[in-house]
Amino acid sequence: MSDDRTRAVERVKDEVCALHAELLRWGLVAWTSGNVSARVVGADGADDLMVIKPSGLAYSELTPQSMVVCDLDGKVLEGDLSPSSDTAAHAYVYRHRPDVGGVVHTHSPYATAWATAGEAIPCAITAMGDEFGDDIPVGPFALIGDDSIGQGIVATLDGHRSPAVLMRQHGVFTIGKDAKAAVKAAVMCEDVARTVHLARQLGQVERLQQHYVDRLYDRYQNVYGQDGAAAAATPATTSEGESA
Ligand SMILES: O=C(CO)[C@@H](O)[C@@H](O)COP(=O)(O)O
Repeated sequence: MSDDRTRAVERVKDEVCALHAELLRWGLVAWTSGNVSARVVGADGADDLMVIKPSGLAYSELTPQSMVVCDLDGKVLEGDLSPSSDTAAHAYVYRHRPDVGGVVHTHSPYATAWATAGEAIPCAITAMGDEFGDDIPVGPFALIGDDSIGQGIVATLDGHRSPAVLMRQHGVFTIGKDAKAAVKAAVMCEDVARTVHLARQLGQVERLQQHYVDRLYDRYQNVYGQDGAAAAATPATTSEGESA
């Protein structure tokens, strides 16, 4: 492995290990459940790799050195520990979704309750329009350990704006351009799952009209926050450099 590749893998190990602490911090996992992985993009024609959590280790025991490096068929290339039991699922997503840089799995309680009921979370609040741009869909029940879960994730999210899928009677899988984005999606998925559940205890919950959802999603994805605000504040200029 080239020195650059080695440095990239070590950096991603640090990132993936640190992101597991976020699953605990936001109450998304219990005991050893849940896992985070990230893609390491191959350079100069090298194949992409993935870094994933070792299976069954307590979160308090996770270190960057304990992270496992696999190829995108799930074969272990580096690491002394067995990779997550969801390695096949994560690898399948990376093979079939080249745009995805990070995958997260949780058993967060409210979202997993919706998954257990087999019901999509309706896009009923602005925060769902912002982050998901639609309902959060339900994927099929699938056993662990082969491509079944990965197939369910990819098929359910195909053509869908949501970065989260509720795998029926199992839990949450999220994707992102990188592992941090996938963790954010998992945090927001649990947040909105709880809010919409509570709203339904108070009365009728209506889905937002799609044109509002589209506008919320566009604002949040393209304008919200510092980068977006800076871009919005920068007057557009014509090709001649004049203010548009
Ligand atoms: O739900 C499952 C498998 O999908 C759990 O076993 C999973 O959350 C944790 O497994 P790992 O410790 O990552 O092997």
